[in-house]
Amino acid sequence: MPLTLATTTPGEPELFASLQGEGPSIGRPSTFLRLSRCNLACQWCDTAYTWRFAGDNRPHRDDLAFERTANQLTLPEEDVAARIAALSPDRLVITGGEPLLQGAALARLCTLLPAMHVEIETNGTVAPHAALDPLVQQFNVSPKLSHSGNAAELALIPERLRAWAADERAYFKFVVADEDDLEEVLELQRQYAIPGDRLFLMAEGRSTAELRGRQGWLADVCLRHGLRFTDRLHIHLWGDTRGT
Ligand SMILES: C[S@@+](CC[C@H](N)C(=O)[O-])C[C@H]1O[C@@H](n2cnc3c(N)ncnc32)[C@H](O)[C@@H]1O
Ligand SMILES: Nc1nc2[nH]cc(C(=O)O)c2c(=O)[nH]1
Ligand code: SF4
Ligand SMILES: [Mg+2]
Repeated sequence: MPLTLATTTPGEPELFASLQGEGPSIGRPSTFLRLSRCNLACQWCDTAYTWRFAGDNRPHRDDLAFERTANQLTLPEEDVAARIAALSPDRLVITGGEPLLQGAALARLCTLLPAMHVEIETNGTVAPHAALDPLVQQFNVSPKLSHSGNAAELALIPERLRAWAADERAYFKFVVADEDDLEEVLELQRQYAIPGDRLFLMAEGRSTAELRGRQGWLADVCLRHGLRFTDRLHIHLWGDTRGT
């Protein structure tokens, strides 16, 4: 079963070396693999080219629709594994789109890799495939609040949140824009007993100006509530650019 990847330009898979820009592994050199397709539709999603294809009229703030064939590429796991091994033998970040939608193919990919640290960026709505789960060292789980524009019952699946909260490998990374979002995060933290040490707040923004506009307030909030703060390093270094 092949993998469906995102592209940087038509025909070029989005598979690249970069510094992990967010969360507990921030600053670590890593190989990134970006998969196509998502089960949610966040209106501020910075990678809408992975899911918002022509004909998908769900709202997005840029109101863009992307051509599917130019933005997707299907490759066998063997090919993807060889490209990853050539880029970096140490750390792999798998993202998307929603990578856990392709769990069986990812499990096969991971069995073909040299021994390396594998972390997965996920919206937290999909259980990891049983064969994939033991091959992953870290899950960076970013549950979606009401400002994402997804229906609440799609964005937050209670049994999944309970499972992530109980999993020591899972770090929560909430995208926050304002005070209302913070109230939702604190309620989820209380409801699912998420330890502050595994809970990051990250400003919503796709530019340094947008991030800086929110980060002063967000830093105070983290101090007040004993939560972790994460920047989006790659935005400052390279902007909102595919393949970085
Ligand atoms: C594009 S998503 C892909 C993985 C998965 N679908 C998810 O949402 O976690 C990667 C990360 O970027 C975050 N993100 C997307 N758009 C953003 C924005 N405009 N501002 C801040 N973070 C954003 C997501 O919340 C997630 O943590
Ligand atoms: N450098 C860099 N770090 C990242 N961490 C999470 C990312 C993502 O899009 O999931 C990401 C990304 O796109 N680039
Ligand atoms: S869940 Fe992730 S990839 Fe999907 S729309 Fe939201 S931010 Fe984008
Ligand atoms: Mg990103």
